[in-house]
Amino acid sequence: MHLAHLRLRDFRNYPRLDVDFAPGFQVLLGDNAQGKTNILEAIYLMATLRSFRGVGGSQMVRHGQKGYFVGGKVVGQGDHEIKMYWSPAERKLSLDNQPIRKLADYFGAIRVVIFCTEDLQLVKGTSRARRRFVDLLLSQTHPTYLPLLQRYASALRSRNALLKQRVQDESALESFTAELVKLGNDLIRMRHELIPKLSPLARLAYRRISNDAEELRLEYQPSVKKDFAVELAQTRARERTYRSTLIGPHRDEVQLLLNDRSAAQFGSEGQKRTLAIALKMAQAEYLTGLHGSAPILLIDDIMGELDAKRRSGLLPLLERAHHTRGQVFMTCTEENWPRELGRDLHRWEVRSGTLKKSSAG
Ligand SMILES: Nc1ncnc2c1ncn2[C@@H]1O[C@H](COP(=O)(O)OP(=O)(O)OP(=O)(O)O)[C@@H](O)[C@H]1O
Repeated sequence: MHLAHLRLRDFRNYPRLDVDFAPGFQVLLGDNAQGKTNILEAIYLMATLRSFRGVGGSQMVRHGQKGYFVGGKVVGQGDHEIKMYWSPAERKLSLDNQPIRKLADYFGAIRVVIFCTEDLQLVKGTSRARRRFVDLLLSQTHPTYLPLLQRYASALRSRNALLKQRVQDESALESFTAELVKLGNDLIRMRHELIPKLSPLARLAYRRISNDAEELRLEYQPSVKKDFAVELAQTRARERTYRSTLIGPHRDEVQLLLNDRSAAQFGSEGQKRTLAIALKMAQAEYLTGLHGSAPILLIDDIMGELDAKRRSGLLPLLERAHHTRGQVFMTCTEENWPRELGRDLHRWEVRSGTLKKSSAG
């Protein structure tokens, strides 16, 4: 799978951009604050409908403009044309010129994995960061997952709103409880299935890039132990005190363990960094195994941060993406781009919101 064309209008510091990309390595070179990461953000946005920087739409609209447009042509098992427009008043998303009504029809048109400094939050951050990681991966692989998650979130919001009322409407509460349990059980089941498949891939990736012999393991710790309906009923007294739903998939945890000890609590800074990259490598491997083609890899600024061992551990993944006619976008400054990747790459010069093929490529 590769992105053959990218079109931006009033996105971040790009007034307009139309650029064709070949498969293979795309190295985006430029000084700080020129717009390298903004390109990765636009590609990630097409794939996930979110910014990996965790910001909303308005921040991505070029200063002083009404809305942004991001579009692209993806060449994979089938060719796809994606168009998205966002303004505070209007959102449009189309795939092959058909407006998207159900997100399940959209996800999978373009699959990406991003490697960025924010990944460290997967290890250091709260359980929410890890749930998001798992949710994204399940959305990328199961068309039904995201709509299910959205319905669960909506049932949860309604239920919490009811719990906050002074006089509680018991029959409404009962119907949202039933809805929550039904949807929640499906989410739990899908998460249960995923983690044992992901864990060995992450262990292997960790081994490849780490200097130590620690064993990485991922363990799914659902907040519901056995029976969601029964356990939810058991929390009713506490729910009255806290006025919110205290158990369910929204409280799940994915423990990251090094030699059976919590990496967040006992891992060194270096181990945490390695672990974050290993999780992303596992995501890429999982997607490749399932779909038979590599996702587009977006690598933001991390190559310069890695020592030689970890860089060389990551290289096979990049090379495989390259050889299977996948695509890698990598942002670098002139000083830190990974020359060991060889001559077979496309160099782009990024300068204040413009992209130019570099002749030295
Ligand atoms: N909404 C916006 N409208 C216009 N310009 C913006 C907007 N948001 C960010 N920018 C500009 O985009 C530039 C930052 O781009 P980007 O984050 O892609 O930098 P970069 O080239 O990756 O740099 P670094 O190497 O420092 O990460 C800055 O000049 C910033 O002012």
